[in-house]
Amino acid sequence: MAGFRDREKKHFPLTSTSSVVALFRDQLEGPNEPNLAFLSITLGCVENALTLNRAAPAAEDSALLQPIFPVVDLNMIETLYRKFETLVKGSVDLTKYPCKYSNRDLVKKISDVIWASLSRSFKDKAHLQSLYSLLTGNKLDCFGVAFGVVAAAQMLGCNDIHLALSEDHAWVVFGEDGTDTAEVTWHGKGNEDKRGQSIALSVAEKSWLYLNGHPVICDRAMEVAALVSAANPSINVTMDSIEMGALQQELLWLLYDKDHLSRYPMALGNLGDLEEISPTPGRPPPMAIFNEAISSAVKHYDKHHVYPYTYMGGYLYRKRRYKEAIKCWAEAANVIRKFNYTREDEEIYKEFLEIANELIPNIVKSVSVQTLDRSQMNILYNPEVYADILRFFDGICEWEEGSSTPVLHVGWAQNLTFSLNKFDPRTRAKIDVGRDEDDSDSDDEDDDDEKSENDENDNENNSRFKDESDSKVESECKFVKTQDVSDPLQAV
Ligand SMILES: FC(F)(F)Cc1cc2c(N3CCN(c4nnc(C(F)(F)F)s4)CC3)ncnc2s1
Repeated sequence: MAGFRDREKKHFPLTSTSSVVALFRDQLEGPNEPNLAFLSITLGCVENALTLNRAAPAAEDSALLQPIFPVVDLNMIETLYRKFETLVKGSVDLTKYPCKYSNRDLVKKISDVIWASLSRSFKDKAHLQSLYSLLTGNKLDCFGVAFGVVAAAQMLGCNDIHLALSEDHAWVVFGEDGTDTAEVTWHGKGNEDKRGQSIALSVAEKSWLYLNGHPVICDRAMEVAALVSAANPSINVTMDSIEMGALQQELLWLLYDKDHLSRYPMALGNLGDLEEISPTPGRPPPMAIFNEAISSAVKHYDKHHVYPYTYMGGYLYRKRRYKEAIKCWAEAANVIRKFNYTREDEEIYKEFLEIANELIPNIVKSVSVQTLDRSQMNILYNPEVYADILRFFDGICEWEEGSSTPVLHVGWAQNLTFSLNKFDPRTRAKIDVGRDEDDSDSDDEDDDDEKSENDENDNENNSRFKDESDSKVESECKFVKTQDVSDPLQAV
Protein backbone atom coordinates (compact mmCIF):
# COMPACT_ATOMS: atom_id res chain seq x y z
CA MET A 1 0.00 0.00 0.00
CA ALA A 2 1.39 3.37 -0.92
CA GLY A 3 1.71 5.08 2.44
CA PHE A 4 1.48 8.83 2.80
CA ARG A 5 4.25 10.87 1.29
CA ASP A 6 6.08 13.64 3.10
CA ARG A 7 3.42 16.11 1.91
CA GLU A 8 0.93 14.44 4.24
CA LYS A 9 3.27 13.20 6.96
CA LYS A 10 5.00 16.46 7.79
CA HIS A 11 1.86 18.00 9.35
CA PHE A 12 1.41 15.31 11.96
CA PRO A 13 0.72 15.09 14.79
CA LEU A 14 -2.03 17.68 14.34
CA THR A 15 -2.27 19.74 17.52
CA SER A 16 -4.15 22.91 16.56
CA THR A 17 -6.51 24.60 14.11
CA SER A 18 -3.57 26.13 12.27
CA SER A 19 -1.93 22.72 11.73
CA VAL A 20 -5.13 21.47 10.06
CA VAL A 21 -5.36 24.64 7.95
CA ALA A 22 -1.70 24.17 6.90
CA LEU A 23 -2.46 20.57 5.88
CA PHE A 24 -5.46 21.66 3.76
CA ARG A 25 -3.45 24.52 2.23
CA ASP A 26 -0.72 22.08 1.27
CA GLN A 27 -3.23 19.72 -0.34
CA LEU A 28 -4.83 22.56 -2.27
CA GLU A 29 -1.51 24.02 -3.43
CA GLY A 30 0.21 20.67 -4.02
CA PRO A 31 1.33 19.43 -7.43
CA ASN A 32 -1.34 16.70 -7.21
CA GLU A 33 -5.08 17.02 -6.72
CA PRO A 34 -6.19 17.33 -3.08
CA ASN A 35 -6.73 13.84 -1.69
CA LEU A 36 -10.46 13.79 -0.79
CA ALA A 37 -10.38 10.58 1.26
CA PHE A 38 -7.37 11.78 3.28
CA LEU A 39 -8.93 15.19 4.00
CA SER A 40 -12.37 13.77 4.83
CA ILE A 41 -10.91 11.22 7.27
CA THR A 42 -8.71 13.87 8.91
CA LEU A 43 -11.42 16.54 9.30
CA GLY A 44 -13.91 13.89 10.43
CA CYS A 45 -11.45 12.71 13.09
CA VAL A 46 -11.00 16.25 14.42
CA GLU A 47 -14.77 16.87 14.36
CA ASN A 48 -15.40 13.62 16.21
CA ALA A 49 -12.89 14.57 18.94
CA LEU A 50 -14.28 18.09 19.33
CA THR A 51 -18.00 17.25 19.28
CA LEU A 52 -18.64 13.60 20.15
CA ASN A 53 -15.68 12.37 22.17
CA ARG A 54 -14.80 15.58 23.90
CA ALA A 55 -11.79 15.26 26.19
CA ALA A 56 -13.46 16.38 29.41
CA PRO A 57 -11.11 19.05 30.82
CA ALA A 58 -9.99 18.15 34.34
CA ALA A 59 -11.88 20.06 37.03
CA GLU A 60 -9.12 22.55 37.78
CA ASP A 61 -8.35 23.65 34.23
CA SER A 62 -11.49 25.17 32.74
CA ALA A 63 -11.97 25.11 28.98
CA LEU A 64 -10.69 28.70 28.92
CA LEU A 65 -7.31 27.71 30.27
CA GLN A 66 -7.09 24.40 28.49
CA PRO A 67 -8.20 24.44 24.84
CA ILE A 68 -9.24 20.90 24.00
CA PHE A 69 -7.90 20.59 20.49
CA PRO A 70 -7.20 16.85 20.08
CA VAL A 71 -3.82 15.47 19.10
CA VAL A 72 -4.36 13.61 15.82
CA ASP A 73 -1.66 11.07 15.10
CA LEU A 74 -0.63 10.03 11.62
CA ASN A 75 -1.03 6.33 12.30
CA MET A 76 -4.73 6.71 13.16
CA ILE A 77 -5.38 8.52 9.87
CA GLU A 78 -3.15 6.17 7.86
CA THR A 79 -4.89 3.10 9.31
CA LEU A 80 -8.32 4.42 8.35
CA TYR A 81 -7.08 5.53 4.90
CA ARG A 82 -5.66 2.06 4.24
CA LYS A 83 -8.97 0.53 5.36
CA PHE A 84 -10.83 2.66 2.80
CA GLU A 85 -8.24 1.82 0.12
CA THR A 86 -8.62 -1.90 0.82
CA LEU A 87 -12.41 -1.62 0.68
CA VAL A 88 -12.43 0.34 -2.60
CA LYS A 89 -9.58 -1.30 -4.52
CA GLY A 90 -10.56 -4.70 -3.19
CA SER A 91 -14.13 -4.39 -4.46
CA VAL A 92 -13.74 -2.69 -7.84
CA ASP A 93 -11.90 -4.63 -10.53
CA LEU A 94 -10.88 -1.83 -12.88
CA THR A 95 -9.86 -4.26 -15.62
CA LYS A 96 -13.60 -4.70 -16.20
CA TYR A 97 -13.84 -1.00 -17.08
CA PRO A 98 -11.06 -0.51 -19.63
CA CYS A 99 -12.17 2.75 -21.21
CA LYS A 100 -10.52 6.11 -20.41
CA TYR A 101 -13.73 7.68 -19.14
CA SER A 102 -16.11 6.21 -16.57
CA ASN A 103 -19.41 4.66 -17.53
CA ARG A 104 -22.67 4.17 -15.67
CA ASP A 105 -21.86 0.60 -14.64
CA LEU A 106 -18.62 1.70 -12.98
CA VAL A 107 -20.35 4.58 -11.17
CA LYS A 108 -23.08 2.21 -9.95
CA LYS A 109 -20.46 -0.31 -8.84
CA ILE A 110 -18.61 2.31 -6.77
CA SER A 111 -21.91 3.45 -5.27
CA ASP A 112 -22.73 -0.18 -4.42
CA VAL A 113 -19.39 -0.56 -2.60
CA ILE A 114 -20.12 2.42 -0.34
CA TRP A 115 -23.76 1.42 0.01
CA ALA A 116 -22.92 -2.17 1.04
CA SER A 117 -20.68 -1.01 3.88
CA LEU A 118 -23.44 1.00 5.59
CA SER A 119 -25.14 -0.31 8.71
CA ARG A 120 -28.92 -0.26 8.72
CA SER A 121 -29.35 2.24 11.56
CA PHE A 122 -31.10 5.57 10.87
CA LYS A 123 -29.00 8.18 9.18
CA ASP A 124 -30.25 11.64 9.95
CA LYS A 125 -28.00 12.18 12.97
CA ALA A 126 -25.22 14.76 12.93
CA HIS A 127 -21.55 14.01 12.13
CA LEU A 128 -22.34 11.31 9.57
CA GLN A 129 -20.98 13.22 6.56
CA SER A 130 -17.27 12.19 6.62
CA LEU A 131 -15.36 9.05 5.70
CA TYR A 132 -14.26 8.94 9.36
CA SER A 133 -17.89 8.11 10.18
CA LEU A 134 -18.05 5.42 7.47
CA LEU A 135 -14.78 3.80 8.56
CA THR A 136 -15.34 3.87 12.31
CA GLY A 137 -19.12 3.48 12.48
CA ASN A 138 -20.33 2.23 9.07
CA LYS A 139 -22.71 5.21 8.97
CA LEU A 140 -23.10 7.98 6.38
CA ASP A 141 -25.83 10.55 5.68
CA CYS A 142 -27.04 11.08 2.12
CA PHE A 143 -24.40 13.73 1.39
CA GLY A 144 -21.72 11.46 2.88
CA VAL A 145 -22.58 8.60 0.52
CA ALA A 146 -22.32 10.85 -2.55
CA PHE A 147 -19.05 12.35 -1.28
CA GLY A 148 -17.72 8.85 -0.48
CA VAL A 149 -18.43 7.71 -4.06
CA VAL A 150 -16.44 10.66 -5.45
CA ALA A 151 -13.55 10.07 -2.99
CA ALA A 152 -13.49 6.37 -3.94
CA ALA A 153 -13.56 7.29 -7.64
CA GLN A 154 -10.56 9.58 -7.14
CA MET A 155 -8.72 6.74 -5.38
CA LEU A 156 -9.43 4.52 -8.41
CA GLY A 157 -8.07 7.20 -10.76
CA CYS A 158 -11.52 8.00 -12.21
CA ASN A 159 -10.87 11.70 -12.48
CA ASP A 160 -13.96 12.39 -14.56
CA ILE A 161 -16.36 11.51 -11.72
CA HIS A 162 -17.37 14.68 -9.83
CA LEU A 163 -19.87 15.75 -7.19
CA ALA A 164 -23.06 17.57 -8.25
CA LEU A 165 -24.96 19.45 -5.55
CA SER A 166 -28.42 20.95 -5.34
CA GLU A 167 -29.75 22.71 -2.24
CA ASP A 168 -31.02 19.43 -0.78
CA HIS A 169 -29.55 16.56 -2.82
CA ALA A 170 -26.27 15.27 -4.24
CA TRP A 171 -25.34 13.11 -7.19
CA VAL A 172 -22.41 12.68 -9.63
CA VAL A 173 -21.47 13.75 -13.16
CA PHE A 174 -19.06 11.71 -15.29
CA GLY A 175 -18.02 10.80 -18.87
CA GLU A 176 -15.96 12.42 -21.61
CA ASP A 177 -17.59 15.86 -21.37
CA GLY A 178 -18.76 15.45 -17.78
CA THR A 179 -22.42 15.69 -18.70
CA ASP A 180 -23.55 12.16 -17.89
CA THR A 181 -25.31 12.08 -14.52
CA ALA A 182 -26.11 9.34 -12.01
CA GLU A 183 -27.90 9.05 -8.69
CA VAL A 184 -25.52 7.49 -6.13
CA THR A 185 -27.35 8.06 -2.84
CA TRP A 186 -30.85 8.26 -1.42
CA HIS A 187 -32.95 11.34 -0.71
CA GLY A 188 -35.26 12.13 2.19
CA LYS A 189 -37.34 9.63 4.13
CA GLY A 190 -39.44 6.87 2.65
CA ASN A 191 -38.27 7.49 -0.91
CA GLU A 192 -36.92 4.53 -2.85
CA ASP A 193 -33.32 5.36 -3.83
CA LYS A 194 -32.83 5.83 -7.58
CA ARG A 195 -29.13 4.85 -7.58
CA GLY A 196 -27.73 4.27 -11.06
CA GLN A 197 -30.45 6.27 -12.82
CA SER A 198 -29.63 9.43 -14.71
CA ILE A 199 -30.92 12.74 -13.37
CA ALA A 200 -32.52 13.86 -16.63
CA LEU A 201 -35.85 12.26 -15.73
CA SER A 202 -36.02 14.09 -12.39
CA VAL A 203 -34.98 17.44 -13.86
CA ALA A 204 -37.88 17.16 -16.28
CA GLU A 205 -40.22 17.45 -13.27
CA LYS A 206 -38.91 21.00 -12.75
CA SER A 207 -38.59 20.27 -9.03
CA TRP A 208 -36.53 22.52 -6.74
CA LEU A 209 -34.68 19.36 -5.61
CA TYR A 210 -32.76 19.24 -8.90
CA LEU A 211 -32.66 23.05 -9.34
CA ASN A 212 -34.15 22.64 -12.82
CA GLY A 213 -30.75 21.91 -14.37
CA HIS A 214 -28.71 24.43 -12.35
CA PRO A 215 -26.84 22.35 -9.75
CA VAL A 216 -23.35 23.15 -8.42
CA ILE A 217 -20.92 20.99 -10.42
CA CYS A 218 -17.74 20.56 -8.35
CA ASP A 219 -14.12 20.25 -9.36
CA ARG A 220 -11.72 18.66 -6.85
CA ALA A 221 -11.17 21.90 -4.91
CA MET A 222 -14.95 22.52 -4.69
CA GLU A 223 -15.31 18.95 -3.41
CA VAL A 224 -12.91 19.97 -0.63
CA ALA A 225 -15.14 23.02 -0.06
CA ALA A 226 -18.15 20.67 0.18
CA LEU A 227 -16.50 18.46 2.82
CA VAL A 228 -15.50 21.55 4.81
CA SER A 229 -18.98 23.08 4.43
CA ALA A 230 -20.61 19.82 5.50
CA ALA A 231 -18.55 19.75 8.71
CA ASN A 232 -20.78 20.14 11.74
CA PRO A 233 -19.48 21.99 14.84
CA SER A 234 -22.56 21.16 16.94
CA ILE A 235 -22.05 19.26 20.19
CA ASN A 236 -25.77 19.12 20.92
CA VAL A 237 -28.92 21.10 20.20
CA THR A 238 -27.78 24.03 22.33
CA MET A 239 -23.97 23.98 22.09
CA ASP A 240 -21.39 24.25 19.29
CA SER A 241 -17.69 23.46 19.55
CA ILE A 242 -15.93 26.82 19.33
CA GLU A 243 -12.76 25.12 18.10
CA MET A 244 -14.59 23.18 15.35
CA GLY A 245 -16.48 26.31 14.26
CA ALA A 246 -13.23 28.28 14.14
CA LEU A 247 -11.54 25.53 12.12
CA GLN A 248 -14.43 25.37 9.65
CA GLN A 249 -14.38 29.16 9.34
CA GLU A 250 -10.61 29.32 8.71
CA LEU A 251 -10.81 26.51 6.14
CA LEU A 252 -13.65 28.31 4.33
CA TRP A 253 -11.56 31.53 4.22
CA LEU A 254 -8.64 29.50 2.84
CA LEU A 255 -10.92 28.16 0.09
CA TYR A 256 -12.45 31.63 -0.41
CA ASP A 257 -9.02 33.23 -0.91
CA LYS A 258 -8.20 30.58 -3.54
CA ASP A 259 -11.46 31.41 -5.33
CA HIS A 260 -12.97 27.97 -4.73
CA LEU A 261 -16.22 29.33 -3.27
CA SER A 262 -17.14 31.72 -6.09
CA ARG A 263 -19.45 29.14 -7.71
CA TYR A 264 -20.71 27.66 -4.42
CA PRO A 265 -23.44 29.92 -2.91
CA MET A 266 -24.25 27.64 0.04
CA ALA A 267 -20.61 27.54 1.19
CA LEU A 268 -20.59 31.36 1.07
CA GLY A 269 -23.82 31.31 3.09
CA ASN A 270 -22.23 29.00 5.66
CA LEU A 271 -19.26 31.37 5.89
CA GLY A 272 -21.58 34.35 6.39
CA ASP A 273 -23.31 32.53 9.26
CA LEU A 274 -19.96 31.72 10.89
CA GLU A 275 -18.83 35.36 10.56
CA GLU A 276 -22.05 36.47 12.30
CA ILE A 277 -21.22 34.18 15.24
CA SER A 278 -17.55 35.16 15.42
CA PRO A 279 -16.38 37.99 13.10
CA THR A 280 -12.84 37.61 11.70
CA PRO A 281 -10.95 40.94 11.92
CA GLY A 282 -10.21 42.34 8.48
CA ARG A 283 -12.72 40.12 6.70
CA PRO A 284 -15.91 41.34 4.95
CA PRO A 285 -19.05 41.51 7.11
CA PRO A 286 -21.80 38.85 6.81
CA MET A 287 -23.98 41.00 4.54
CA ALA A 288 -21.13 41.33 2.02
CA ILE A 289 -20.67 37.56 2.01
CA PHE A 290 -24.40 36.89 1.63
CA ASN A 291 -24.41 39.36 -1.27
CA GLU A 292 -21.58 37.42 -2.92
CA ALA A 293 -23.67 34.25 -2.56
CA ILE A 294 -26.61 35.97 -4.26
CA SER A 295 -24.37 37.35 -7.04
CA SER A 296 -22.87 33.90 -7.59
CA ALA A 297 -26.31 32.32 -7.91
CA VAL A 298 -27.47 35.05 -10.30
CA LYS A 299 -24.30 34.85 -12.40
CA HIS A 300 -23.69 31.10 -12.52
CA TYR A 301 -27.06 29.48 -11.82
CA ASP A 302 -29.52 31.72 -13.64
CA LYS A 303 -31.29 32.87 -10.44
CA HIS A 304 -32.49 29.35 -9.65
CA HIS A 305 -31.10 29.07 -6.11
CA VAL A 306 -33.32 29.92 -3.12
CA TYR A 307 -30.93 29.63 -0.16
CA PRO A 308 -28.78 32.71 -0.90
CA TYR A 309 -31.91 34.85 -0.25
CA THR A 310 -33.02 32.90 2.83
CA TYR A 311 -29.48 33.00 4.29
CA MET A 312 -29.54 36.80 4.02
CA GLY A 313 -33.20 37.04 5.07
CA GLY A 314 -32.55 34.97 8.18
CA TYR A 315 -29.56 37.15 9.12
CA LEU A 316 -31.54 40.39 8.63
CA TYR A 317 -34.43 38.98 10.68
CA ARG A 318 -32.07 38.16 13.55
CA LYS A 319 -30.73 41.73 13.35
CA ARG A 320 -34.32 43.05 13.42
CA ARG A 321 -33.83 44.62 9.99
CA TYR A 322 -37.36 43.54 9.11
CA LYS A 323 -38.01 45.59 5.98
CA GLU A 324 -34.88 44.21 4.29
CA ALA A 325 -35.60 40.68 5.52
CA ILE A 326 -39.04 40.74 3.90
CA LYS A 327 -37.45 42.01 0.66
CA CYS A 328 -35.10 38.98 0.68
CA TRP A 329 -38.00 36.60 1.24
CA ALA A 330 -39.88 38.14 -1.67
CA GLU A 331 -36.78 37.50 -3.78
CA ALA A 332 -36.65 33.90 -2.52
CA ALA A 333 -40.28 33.44 -3.60
CA ASN A 334 -39.41 35.01 -6.94
CA VAL A 335 -37.04 32.06 -7.42
CA ILE A 336 -39.30 29.26 -6.21
CA ARG A 337 -42.12 30.35 -8.55
CA LYS A 338 -40.01 29.02 -11.43
CA PHE A 339 -40.41 25.47 -10.13
CA ASN A 340 -43.22 22.98 -9.78
CA TYR A 341 -43.68 21.63 -6.25
CA THR A 342 -43.11 17.88 -5.97
CA ARG A 343 -43.24 15.70 -2.86
CA GLU A 344 -39.44 15.58 -2.54
CA ASP A 345 -39.26 19.38 -2.11
CA GLU A 346 -40.28 19.25 1.58
CA GLU A 347 -37.14 21.02 2.83
CA ILE A 348 -37.83 24.23 0.93
CA TYR A 349 -41.56 23.96 1.70
CA LYS A 350 -40.67 23.99 5.41
CA GLU A 351 -38.46 27.03 4.82
CA PHE A 352 -41.27 29.02 3.21
CA LEU A 353 -43.80 27.75 5.74
CA GLU A 354 -41.69 29.09 8.62
CA ILE A 355 -41.26 32.47 6.91
CA ALA A 356 -44.97 32.82 6.07
CA ASN A 357 -46.49 31.37 9.21
CA GLU A 358 -43.97 32.36 11.87
CA LEU A 359 -41.40 34.98 10.89
CA ILE A 360 -43.61 37.47 9.01
CA PRO A 361 -46.45 37.24 11.58
CA ASN A 362 -43.86 37.77 14.35
CA ILE A 363 -42.62 40.88 12.57
CA VAL A 364 -46.05 42.48 12.07
CA LYS A 365 -46.95 41.58 15.66
CA SER A 366 -43.74 42.96 17.11
CA VAL A 367 -44.02 46.26 15.23
CA SER A 368 -47.71 46.78 15.95
CA VAL A 369 -47.58 46.47 19.71
CA GLN A 370 -46.25 49.59 21.42
CA THR A 371 -42.85 49.34 19.85
CA LEU A 372 -40.26 51.66 21.32
CA ASP A 373 -38.31 51.54 18.10
CA ARG A 374 -40.09 54.20 16.01
CA SER A 375 -38.14 53.09 12.92
CA GLN A 376 -39.88 49.73 13.02
CA MET A 377 -43.35 51.21 13.38
CA ASN A 378 -43.43 52.63 9.89
CA ILE A 379 -43.19 49.15 8.39
CA LEU A 380 -47.00 48.98 8.57
CA TYR A 381 -47.17 52.30 6.71
CA ASN A 382 -44.65 51.30 4.08
CA PRO A 383 -46.18 50.31 0.73
CA GLU A 384 -42.94 48.63 -0.36
CA VAL A 385 -43.03 46.23 2.57
CA TYR A 386 -46.67 45.53 1.88
CA ALA A 387 -45.91 44.90 -1.80
CA ASP A 388 -43.03 42.58 -0.86
CA ILE A 389 -45.35 40.50 1.31
CA LEU A 390 -47.74 40.21 -1.64
CA ARG A 391 -44.85 39.32 -3.98
CA PHE A 392 -43.76 36.70 -1.44
CA PHE A 393 -47.18 35.05 -1.43
CA ASP A 394 -47.60 35.48 -5.17
CA GLY A 395 -44.36 33.58 -5.78
CA ILE A 396 -45.59 30.73 -3.61
CA CYS A 397 -48.92 30.73 -5.44
CA GLU A 398 -47.13 30.45 -8.77
CA TRP A 399 -44.94 27.68 -7.36
CA GLU A 400 -48.14 25.77 -6.65
CA GLU A 401 -49.58 26.41 -10.09
CA GLY A 402 -48.96 23.50 -12.40
CA SER A 403 -47.62 21.38 -9.54
CA SER A 404 -48.58 17.78 -8.89
CA THR A 405 -48.80 18.44 -5.15
CA PRO A 406 -50.67 21.32 -3.48
CA VAL A 407 -48.58 23.75 -1.45
CA LEU A 408 -51.06 25.95 0.36
CA HIS A 409 -53.73 25.23 2.94
CA VAL A 410 -56.08 27.39 4.95
CA GLY A 411 -53.36 28.01 7.58
CA TRP A 412 -51.46 29.99 4.97
CA ALA A 413 -54.55 32.10 4.26
CA GLN A 414 -55.05 32.79 7.95
CA ASN A 415 -51.45 33.94 8.31
CA LEU A 416 -51.61 35.96 5.13
CA THR A 417 -54.75 37.82 6.21
CA PHE A 418 -53.36 38.28 9.72
CA SER A 419 -50.23 39.89 8.32
CA LEU A 420 -51.92 42.01 5.66
CA ASN A 421 -54.62 43.26 8.02
CA LYS A 422 -51.96 44.83 10.23
CA PHE A 423 -51.08 47.28 7.46
CA ASP A 424 -52.72 50.69 7.33
CA PRO A 425 -55.46 50.71 4.63
CA ARG A 426 -54.14 53.90 3.03
CA THR A 427 -50.77 52.20 2.63
CA ARG A 428 -52.41 49.37 0.77
CA ALA A 429 -53.97 51.75 -1.68
CA LYS A 430 -50.55 53.07 -2.65
CA ILE A 431 -48.96 49.93 -3.99
CA ASP A 432 -48.24 48.80 -7.49
CA VAL A 433 -47.68 45.04 -7.33
CA GLY A 434 -45.08 44.69 -10.03
CA ARG A 435 -42.41 42.05 -10.30
CA ASP A 436 -38.75 42.97 -10.65
CA GLU A 437 -38.01 44.29 -14.13
CA ASP A 438 -36.10 41.20 -15.26
CA ASP A 439 -39.24 39.14 -15.00
CA SER A 440 -39.73 39.43 -18.74
CA ASP A 441 -36.13 38.18 -19.23
CA SER A 442 -35.92 35.73 -22.10
CA ASP A 443 -33.92 33.35 -19.93
CA ASP A 444 -36.84 33.06 -17.49
CA GLU A 445 -39.27 32.33 -20.30
CA ASP A 446 -36.80 29.93 -21.96
CA ASP A 447 -36.43 28.06 -18.71
CA ASP A 448 -40.00 27.42 -17.81
CA ASP A 449 -42.33 27.30 -20.78
CA GLU A 450 -45.51 26.51 -18.96
CA LYS A 451 -44.74 29.34 -16.56
CA SER A 452 -44.41 31.85 -19.43
CA GLU A 453 -48.12 32.25 -20.14
CA ASN A 454 -48.50 33.03 -16.45
CA ASP A 455 -45.87 35.74 -16.83
CA GLU A 456 -47.84 37.14 -19.79
CA ASN A 457 -50.99 36.90 -17.68
CA ASP A 458 -49.09 38.56 -14.84
CA ASN A 459 -47.90 41.34 -17.11
CA GLU A 460 -51.46 41.66 -18.40
CA ASN A 461 -52.76 41.64 -14.83
CA ASN A 462 -50.05 44.00 -13.75
CA SER A 463 -50.76 46.40 -16.59
CA ARG A 464 -54.50 46.15 -15.79
CA PHE A 465 -53.62 46.52 -12.13
CA LYS A 466 -51.31 49.48 -12.82
CA ASP A 467 -54.06 51.30 -14.72
CA GLU A 468 -56.26 50.95 -11.66
CA SER A 469 -53.44 51.28 -9.18
CA ASP A 470 -55.05 54.26 -7.47
CA SER A 471 -58.31 52.39 -7.13
CA LYS A 472 -59.22 49.83 -4.49
CA VAL A 473 -56.57 47.17 -4.31
CA GLU A 474 -57.71 44.09 -6.20
CA SER A 475 -56.19 40.89 -4.91
CA GLU A 476 -53.29 40.36 -7.26
CA CYS A 477 -52.13 37.30 -5.42
CA LYS A 478 -53.00 34.00 -7.10
CA PHE A 479 -53.12 32.71 -3.58
CA VAL A 480 -56.75 33.79 -3.12
CA LYS A 481 -57.91 32.26 -6.42
CA THR A 482 -56.25 28.99 -5.60
CA GLN A 483 -57.60 28.86 -2.10
CA ASP A 484 -61.02 30.18 -3.06
CA VAL A 485 -60.94 32.03 0.26
CA SER A 486 -63.17 35.11 0.38
CA ASP A 487 -60.89 37.90 -0.67
CA PRO A 488 -58.99 38.77 2.51
CA LEU A 489 -58.44 42.28 1.25
CA GLN A 490 -62.18 42.91 1.11
CA ALA A 491 -62.32 41.93 4.73
CA VAL A 492 -60.30 44.88 6.01
F1 LIG B 1 -25.63 17.47 -0.53
C1 LIG B 1 -26.79 17.76 0.04
F2 LIG B 1 -27.70 16.84 -0.33
F3 LIG B 1 -26.65 17.72 1.37
C2 LIG B 1 -27.26 19.14 -0.40
C3 LIG B 1 -26.34 20.16 0.14
C4 LIG B 1 -26.53 20.97 1.20
C5 LIG B 1 -25.44 21.84 1.47
C6 LIG B 1 -25.26 22.82 2.47
N1 LIG B 1 -26.22 23.16 3.38
C7 LIG B 1 -27.64 23.04 3.12
C8 LIG B 1 -28.30 24.33 3.32
N2 LIG B 1 -27.97 24.91 4.58
C9 LIG B 1 -28.61 26.04 4.98
N3 LIG B 1 -28.44 26.65 6.15
N4 LIG B 1 -29.19 27.76 6.29
C10 LIG B 1 -29.94 28.03 5.22
C11 LIG B 1 -30.86 29.19 5.07
F4 LIG B 1 -32.11 28.74 5.17
F5 LIG B 1 -30.61 30.07 6.03
F6 LIG B 1 -30.69 29.71 3.87
S1 LIG B 1 -29.74 26.89 4.00
C12 LIG B 1 -26.88 24.43 5.37
C13 LIG B 1 -25.80 23.90 4.54
N5 LIG B 1 -24.12 23.52 2.56
C14 LIG B 1 -23.14 23.28 1.67
N6 LIG B 1 -23.25 22.37 0.68
C15 LIG B 1 -24.38 21.66 0.60
S2 LIG B 1 -24.81 20.45 -0.54
